[in-house]
Amino acid sequence: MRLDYLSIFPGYFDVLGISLLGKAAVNGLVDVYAHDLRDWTHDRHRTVDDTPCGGGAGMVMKPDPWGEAFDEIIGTEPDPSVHVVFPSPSGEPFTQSVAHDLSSVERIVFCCGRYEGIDHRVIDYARSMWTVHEVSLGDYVLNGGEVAALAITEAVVRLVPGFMGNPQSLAEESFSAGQDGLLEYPLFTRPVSWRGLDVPEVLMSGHHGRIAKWRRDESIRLTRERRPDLTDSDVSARH
Ligand SMILES: NC(=O)c1ccno1
Repeated sequence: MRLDYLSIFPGYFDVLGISLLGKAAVNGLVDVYAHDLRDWTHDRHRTVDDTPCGGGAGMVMKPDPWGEAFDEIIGTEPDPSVHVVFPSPSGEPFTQSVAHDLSSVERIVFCCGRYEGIDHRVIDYARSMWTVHEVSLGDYVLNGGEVAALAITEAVVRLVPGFMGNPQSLAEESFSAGQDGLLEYPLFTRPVSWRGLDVPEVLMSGHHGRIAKWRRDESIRLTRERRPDLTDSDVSARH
């Protein structure tokens, strides 16, 4: 998998050389390239923004640098196998399902907006050429797309076959298919008693059936309490 990041702050992506992502890069699972959008400007000030047409506060990212960067980094021919991600508070929700879909693609280009955002024609052009995902991490606004791109990267790359040491751990996580899309149950390890707080007895019973039921019950309870939007009558009825 090749990952490209287009940003006026490419240094954000230096962190990808650390921890698991660094290992993936070393193993050849993932190739990471960060690009400074200002390298595709031609004026002394390396300008990437301008005032919004129609008025309004703030500045908008000009389309020209993006177009020239696309030409050089991706190419000038349409290719739907290239996935272009625009992190944006006005995007569709980024979910574990989207992460799974992206974990099987060969190439992802992250376009990190700043200021008030990117001239919309950049997104329209990208849609005419590649497979575009305008995605939001949640209902809040960041100063730019870089932090969201890092979060999306981690969620996607950890699902790439060969990345996680124990792929079974993926099956039991929140939102995974093995959990019916429910939240993960509470986790415990030794010591059995800690500051007057004990591990639930059932988890020390060695009775696998009872343990599995407790975990399922906890997942349903937590999901009902915290994310009623994720529970449906089927799940509740199945339990
Ligand atoms: N909510 C988001 O994903 C986001 C991306 C950029 N700013 O906010």
